[in-house]
Order: sequence, then C-alpha cells, then structure tokens
Amino acid sequence: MKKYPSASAYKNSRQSVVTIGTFDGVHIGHKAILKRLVETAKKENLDSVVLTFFPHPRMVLQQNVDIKLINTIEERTELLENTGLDHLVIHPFTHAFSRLTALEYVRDILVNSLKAKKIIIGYDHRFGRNRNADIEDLKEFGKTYNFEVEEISAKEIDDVAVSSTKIRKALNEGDIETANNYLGYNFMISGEVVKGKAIGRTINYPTANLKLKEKYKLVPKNGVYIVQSTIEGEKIFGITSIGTNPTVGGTEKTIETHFLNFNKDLYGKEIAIAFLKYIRDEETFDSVEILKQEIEKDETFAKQFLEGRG
Ligand SMILES: Cc1cc2nc3c(=O)[nH]c(=O)nc-3n(C[C@H](O)[C@H](O)[C@H](O)COP(=O)(O)O)c2cc1C
Ligand SMILES: Nc1ncnc2c1ncn2[C@@H]1O[C@H](COP(=O)(O)OP(=O)(O)O)[C@@H](O)[C@H]1O
Repeated sequence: MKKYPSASAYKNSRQSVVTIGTFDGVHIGHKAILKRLVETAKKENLDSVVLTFFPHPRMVLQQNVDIKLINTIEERTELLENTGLDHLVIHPFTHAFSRLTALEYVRDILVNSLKAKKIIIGYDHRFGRNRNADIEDLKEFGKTYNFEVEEISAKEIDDVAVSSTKIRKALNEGDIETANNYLGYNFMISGEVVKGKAIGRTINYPTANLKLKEKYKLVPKNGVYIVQSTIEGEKIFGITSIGTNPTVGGTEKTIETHFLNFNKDLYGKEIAIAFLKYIRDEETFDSVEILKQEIEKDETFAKQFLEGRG
C-alpha cells in the first residue's frame, strides 16, 4: 500500500487554518467546507491545510471490514488538490496513531506540525484515542494552545443534505443521476484493460475488461450503463456491463465496456470510465443470439440518450 509522509513532515512557515476529515467523494458538501477554508485563509493571511487520513480509519481498526469507498486515494488527492488549498496532508492512519490521546494529537499534529491558528470542523467531529474527545474539548485545547475553533453546525450540514453515505447508497442502487448530482462530477472508475474470454468480438461487441487497482473502490450495482471515457485525448462514449455474464456461464464479476464507433487494441492500457446513466439490470438470456439483440437495444438507447444531451 502506498505510503504518505506523516503530518510532522510538513513544516509550514506560516500559521494555518485547518479542516480535518475523510472527505470520501469530495462531494458538493465537502466543497462548501473547502471553499470556506480557502476563503478564510486568504482573509486572515493563513495557509489553508486539509488533514485527511489514509488508509481509511475503519480499514485499520476493524479487521476484515468490507468497506467500499467512492474514491481511491489517488482520486481523492486530485479532487482535493483542485480546490485551491495550500497544503494537503495525508497522514498515515496506523494503530499507533489511533492510540494517541486527544492532547497528544492536538499538541503534536495540529499545533506543532500544522501550526493551526484556526480549525474549521463539523459539530459532531470526534478525535483522539477511542474517539473520546469532541468539539467542546477541542475548544478547551484552543485556549491552551491559542487556536480558534469554527464550528459547522448541524443545520448547515443538514441544509446541504449530501453525505458520502447517501452517495454510496445511490451507487449501490444504480442511481447514477443522484450520485452524480451529489458529487458535482461524474462518478468514475479506472484500471487496466485485461483479457477476457474473447467472446465479445464474436458477437460484434468487443468489450474492454477493466481490472481495478484497489479492492476498496466501490463499483455500482450490477447492470448496464452509459459511460464516457477519454482515450488518447479523444472523448468517447460506451456501454458498460457490470456483472457475472450469466448468459455465457460466467461466475466472476467483470466490468466491461463496449466503446461506440471505436476499433482499437486497448489491452494493457489504463483507462477511466465516467458513469452517465443506468440502462437496465443484468439478465440471463436464453442464448448468446438474444444477448446480442439486447446489447443492440442498449446501444440504440445509449445513442438516443447521448444525442438528446446535444
Ligand atoms: C452493453 C452490454 C450489456 C450486457 N448485458 C449482459 C446481460 O444482461 N447478461 C449477460 O449475461 N451478459 C451481458 N453482457 C456481457 C456479455 O456476456 C459479455 O460482454 C460477453 O460475454 C463478452 O465477454 P468477454 O469480454 O469475456 O469476451 C453485456 C455486455 C455489454 C457490452
Ligand atoms: N469498440 C471497442 N470497445 C471495446 N474494446 C474494443 C473495441 N474495439 C476493439 N477493442 C479491443 O477488443 C478487446 C475486447 O475484445 P473481446 O473479444 O471482448 O475480448 P476480451 O474477452 O479479451 O475482452 C478490447 O480489450 C480492445 O483491446
């Protein structure tokens, strides 16, 4: 697993305003907080710092937990860096780190390493060993260590009505439109194109089979979707099937995309597909011939949808 430098490696010359969180998805609710962070930093002549953790705390603390995340750490990094912040600190979440007391964490990480002058944080944020300190404790520490705490209230969070949990639920139900609206961008997955059973080309629907890099990446519910990709700088569209391919006796889950009006070798290439729309559930058809007819219908549907978008 990729290693990131710890917070102590960051030596800010200036004092900072810090916000802390997992930020899975970097959705429109997160963006509102990040905008506030960046604006506060400018106004108060501070550096803006986001402190996030990797791996996800639940992956470390609960063994064998089957957690799926909206973003890989690479995606999360890119999304966060695009918000205009000064420093992104991806602190390694280890057992040792989880055992720091609230005082040690505040003193060593927030104050000494990140030079926090202000901390912008949700009303329900908890921290320190066993998560036993809360925002009131943080305000008390602020008196000792001379930083201010700016609380994001329950009402402010409720008004946005977006959460990573809601987005994961929408993706698990195939509700791409809701997920994309909450994210503020199109949900995507990426990976290397690998060999499949080579049946696709025999029915005139070759499909690029994606191998995910991270087992923690959330994959939308099994079914057929309209997707968009960029290959060698060119924007192309496709129809993606997620599932076990029961019609051809498959048992393993695959993610395969037939790109429209495209005919190139993709084996070994890294590609990303962004999900635009759900078409239908995966089905077991009586023959490969019927499967082919159904895929033709999916293709027609996708083309009409894409034309309709202009
Ligand atoms: C748009 C699309 C829809 C598909 N829908 C189904 C389906 O409903 N049921 C199914 O068993 N397989 C479905 N497939 C998967 C095909 O079974 C699979 O692409 C074919 O077996 C080729 O596999 P290969 O890449 O291993 O050669 C679909 C594939 C595409 C591209
Ligand atoms: N329009 C296209 N969409 C997807 N893959 C294509 C397309 N045209 C050519 N290919 C190539 O064909 C391969 C898929 O062919 P297929 O017969 O389904 O084999 P496999 O079972 O190995 O995926 C892709 O990995 C890619 O290299």
